[in-house]
Amino acid sequence: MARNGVERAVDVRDLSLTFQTADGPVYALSQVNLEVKAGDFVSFIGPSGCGKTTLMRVIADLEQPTGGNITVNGVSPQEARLARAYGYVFQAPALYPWRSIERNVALPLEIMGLGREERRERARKYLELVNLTGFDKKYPWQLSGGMQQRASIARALCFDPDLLLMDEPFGALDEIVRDHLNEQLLQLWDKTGKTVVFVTHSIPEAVFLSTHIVVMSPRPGRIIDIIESPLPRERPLDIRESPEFLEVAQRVREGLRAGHSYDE
Ligand SMILES: Nc1ncnc2c1ncn2[C@@H]1O[C@H](COP(=O)(O)OP(=O)(O)OP(=O)(O)O)[C@@H](O)[C@H]1O
Repeated sequence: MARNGVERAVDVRDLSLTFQTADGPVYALSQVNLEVKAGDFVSFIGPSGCGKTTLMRVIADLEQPTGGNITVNGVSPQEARLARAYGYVFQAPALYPWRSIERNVALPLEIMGLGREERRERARKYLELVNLTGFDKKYPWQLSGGMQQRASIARALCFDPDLLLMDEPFGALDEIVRDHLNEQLLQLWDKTGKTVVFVTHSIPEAVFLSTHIVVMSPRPGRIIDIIESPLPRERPLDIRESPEFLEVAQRVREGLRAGHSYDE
């Protein structure tokens, strides 16, 4: 259960979003219904352009729906944003090159007006959580891509939000680094009890990480299937060879096929 006692971290009802463009309307989301419970790890998977990022941006109050309702932590996305209910991790780490890792991680705290000592203490705490102890004085360019992305996760967590929104955070990394980060992310999720909403193109990544996998159709993005994972919370990488894992991956593939994601 979330700190504020709200059990539903995200509640989406009949949500639609149409972008008005010079070339006419773009129907990005249509009749989306979704419940994310506090503590869940939910992944959105679907073909390119199906609205995964748009749905995430609606949760984050960065896009306004044109129909339906949504609450985040029991309140409107705007109220949730103002209450700093979520941290957002983008595909690129987006760290400032002239700031040390510690000062990048502490940037949201600086904006919040926290004092220098507290900022330093919190930045160190979250750097430890993402296994970057000792790198606080380094600059982004001195870190590998995977380490930079871990620093950006620390930045998203440093003000202790209930919800972590992650938009293809590991999409640009090679598979070996990605495997490692996936394992570390699961450990972090387990340790912190955060609710995670995660966007990915990768079926194995979605199945490995998630308690619930939301399969989306090509535009206008609709939900084809929501799969509750039978896998235990603790997941070593070799769970990917287990029959249960392969069964879930197969169901994701079937959902994508039913939604015509593979048609060209
Ligand atoms: N501001 C905007 N104005 C007009 N169309 C937009 C806007 N933002 C997104 N779109 C369109 O809405 C659709 C959904 O985009 P979105 O980025 O949510 O897809 P996605 O599933 O995240 O794609 P990808 O996996 O490639 O990142 C796309 O067709 C996109 O071109």
